[in-house]
Order: sequence, then C-alpha cells, then structure tokens
Amino acid sequence: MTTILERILETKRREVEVLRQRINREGPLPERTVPFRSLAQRLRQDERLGVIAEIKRKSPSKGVLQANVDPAERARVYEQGGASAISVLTDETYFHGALADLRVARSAVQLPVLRKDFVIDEVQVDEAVSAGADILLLIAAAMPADRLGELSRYARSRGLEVLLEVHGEDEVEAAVAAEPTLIGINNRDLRTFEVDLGTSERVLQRLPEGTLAIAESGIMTREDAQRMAAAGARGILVGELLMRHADLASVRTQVADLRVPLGAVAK
Ligand SMILES: O=C(O)c1ccccc1NCC(=O)[C@H](O)[C@H](O)COP(=O)(O)O
Repeated sequence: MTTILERILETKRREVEVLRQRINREGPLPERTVPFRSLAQRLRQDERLGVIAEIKRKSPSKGVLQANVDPAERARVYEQGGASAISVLTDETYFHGALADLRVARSAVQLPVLRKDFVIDEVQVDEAVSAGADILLLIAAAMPADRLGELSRYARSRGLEVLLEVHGEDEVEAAVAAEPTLIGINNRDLRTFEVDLGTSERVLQRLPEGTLAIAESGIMTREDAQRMAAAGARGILVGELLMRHADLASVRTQVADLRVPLGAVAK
C-alpha cells in the first residue's frame, strides 16, 4: 500500500521538474532580499520552551482546519503570544498552503519563519531562500542518508537553518550525520496518523548532548508541553491546536500557555 509520504513525494518530484523547467526558461530565482533571522539563537537564550506556531489551512490527517486564514494576522497574533518562530505549510496539493503565505507571514513579524514542505531537491532550497525563509524542514524518511546530508549541507551553505525531522530512533544516526541546526521529532506516524508523544521521549534520550531538539505534532495542552520540556525538548511545533481557534485572543493565550519554563536544562 502506498503511504501518504510516498504520495506526497511523488507530487514533489513532479513539482521539482516543473520548477527546473521554469528556471531553464526564465533564469535563476531571485536572490534573498531580507536579512536572516535565527531560531537556534533564540532557543539557546530562552529560559522557556520555544513554540514554533504553525499556519496550516488543511492537513491529510485532519482535513480542513481554517481554509481562509489570514497569514499576516495569524503570524502577528502568534508573535504577540510569545512564539519563537512561525511555521508555514507551503505545500499546495495536500495542505492548501503557498509560498505566498510564507512571504506574507514573515513580512508581518520579526520572527524567523520555517518553510514546512517536503523538500527533496536543491531547487526547492533555492526557492525557500528566494522567498525569505530562515529555516528549512528536511525529513529523514524522505530520502537516503547520503542525500539527506547533501541537502542539509547545501541548505546551510545557502544561509538557512535546517530542522531535520525524524520519526524514530532508527533515523537518529543519519539525522545527526547530516549536521542540521536542529532535530525535530515527529510524534505522528505517517502511515496510521496516530500520535504518540512517547516517540519524542524515546528519541530525545538518543540525541547527542547539546542538540537543539523540537517535539513536533500532537501537542494539545500545557501538560503535553510540560511533558516534552521534561523529556529534553527545547521547543515544540504546534499546528492543529492553534489552527482550530478562530478567536485571536484565545490563540494568543494558547501560545503563551505553552511556553512552559525549561527548568534546569543543559544549554
Ligand atoms: O498533519 C498531517 O496530517 C500530516 C500528514 C502527513 C505529513 C505531515 C503532516 N503534518 C505536518 C506536520 O508535521 C505538522 O503539521 C506539525 O508537526 C504540527 O502538528 P499538529 O500540531 O499535530 O498539527
């Protein structure tokens, strides 16, 4: 049976081909025009759990969350709530996102912005740079270890921070070898869509000391945030919880509520 990740990657291979053809026709993508913003630096200086607050209109597991979200307004409210960064889903086919959402969100705030997509090729990295992203998501399950290393180093050479996502202990070695800026642990099983916060707890034990680790997916309460902080995460990536709220005052409160103290964690 084809998994959702395999289907998404098939779509991405076609998109990469189209993008390459466009570059051949029209010339290279414009270079970045905005100064870089670092998430790693923010997290290292933070006494609280960092929150990467996500703009996600729709998802394969949950369907439509908020089709008509205003990315600028959302990003501003996330910033007011104390978010450390904004994550923007830029995939159109499965998440109804767009690179335009990333540009609009970033220009509304002072926070670093993550391009959350399924990146498998250098041209998508160039596209992220051109759009003004600060952080790029790479997914260990999406490619072999040597390719992961190549793309991670390429993205960093282009001035991006890399959030490298793993789904289990078996992907840790390849992730660490790829020298990303941050390691993300996704609690969502991409075959069943089931969420298990124990995934982060298990993987966090296997990461080298000093790794900036982000627990991703399925964080729905302050207690979940506390659990991730206690396990050693320096940040959490939160989408559904925030996107289910249309009332902006309660979104602001939700973000602030997740920023639990880190306590005596090693920096
Ligand atoms: O969210 C999905 O359904 C999904 C399905 C397949 C691949 C990726 C998917 N989500 C991307 C993410 O990693 C999440 O948007 C992110 O971690 C936030 O998760 P949540 O707080 O559970 O919305």
